[in-house]
Amino acid sequence: MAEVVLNGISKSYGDDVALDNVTMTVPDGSFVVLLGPTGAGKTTTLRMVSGLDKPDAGNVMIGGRDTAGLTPAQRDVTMVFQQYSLYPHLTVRQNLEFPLKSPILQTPQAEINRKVGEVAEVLQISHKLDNKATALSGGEMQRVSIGRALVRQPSVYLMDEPLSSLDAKLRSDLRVELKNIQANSGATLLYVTHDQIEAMTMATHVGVLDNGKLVQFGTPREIYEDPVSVYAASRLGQPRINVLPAGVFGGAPYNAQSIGLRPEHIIQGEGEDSMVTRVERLGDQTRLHLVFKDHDIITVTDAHTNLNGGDIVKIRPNNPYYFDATGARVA
Ligand SMILES: Nc1ncnc2c1ncn2[C@@H]1O[C@H](COP(=O)(O)OP(=O)(O)OP(=O)(O)O)[C@@H](O)[C@H]1O
Repeated sequence: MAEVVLNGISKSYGDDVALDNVTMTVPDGSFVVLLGPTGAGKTTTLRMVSGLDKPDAGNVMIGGRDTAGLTPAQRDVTMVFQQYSLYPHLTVRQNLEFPLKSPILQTPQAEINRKVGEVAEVLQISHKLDNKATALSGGEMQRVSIGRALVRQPSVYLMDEPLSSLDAKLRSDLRVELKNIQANSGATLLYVTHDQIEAMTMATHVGVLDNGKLVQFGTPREIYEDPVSVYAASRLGQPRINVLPAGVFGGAPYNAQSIGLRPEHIIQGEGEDSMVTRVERLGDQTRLHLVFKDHDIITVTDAHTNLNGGDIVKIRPNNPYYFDATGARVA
């Protein structure tokens, strides 16, 4: 396994700046999740590491080796795409065996059988091993393509929203499995997702990309508890952080333009009146929708709450965040 270092990577497609001077270290054995909305540069980052595409400036080091000019195979990286890529005329077993059958690896058949069996079990596709790849559902095909990556032990796994096509139950099973595989094998993973639960549960580190710039890199807790900007703060947390004009509760720093309130920053039962517009019971969380001085706020409350729409609840902020006019955190 290996550390990956991106040094000042920039990449444009025509006038479109996909990456702007990104410097980031993916530590050996870490699970790094890249977060950001569509177009932030997440996939482009993976393509730079994989060697599928070349940076305009900067370099990528894998395991201390400059990768300039190296093919994806020479870099010893394995990539899993959002959309499955299988050999349709082969069975599931043959698809899974394929990466191990390379003449360079010379893997003994018994070892191939063991590895394929193990991966099929983890991905819950053992019963489909002899099916043609075309006779699978979309979610099954995606599991096989993840499996094709997992049978190998490359220096680095690169995964681009590999779970996004799966149903909720399978997604949560595979979150746990991928995390276990990474933790037990010491693999280095660079992983792209829109799904903040994946980021919070699997990542050892999160990189937040904004318009091709890496704006924060840290543990999921650091990004959640100590965001550098309103943009970074908005990437994690459900319900999303509430952003209101800074002075709405009084006591804001002079340079603050907005106040950011996560549910834990809102004390209920003290302070000023707000009105309940809706109580939303999600099972694992009960959300309270409030209107405070014409501003909507969503927070969480006790599962056994007796509150209803139209009720009045007092609220006050407790250690909120403040951001300046550019969105940068000032307190
Ligand atoms: N092959 C390409 N040709 C032209 N423009 C591209 C190409 N690849 C990426 N871009 C542009 O570069 C920017 C970053 O794209 P990228 O795919 O890295 O974003 P992303 O964060 O992965 O988004 P998504 O979540 O939608 O996959 C976008 O503006 C995109 O339109």
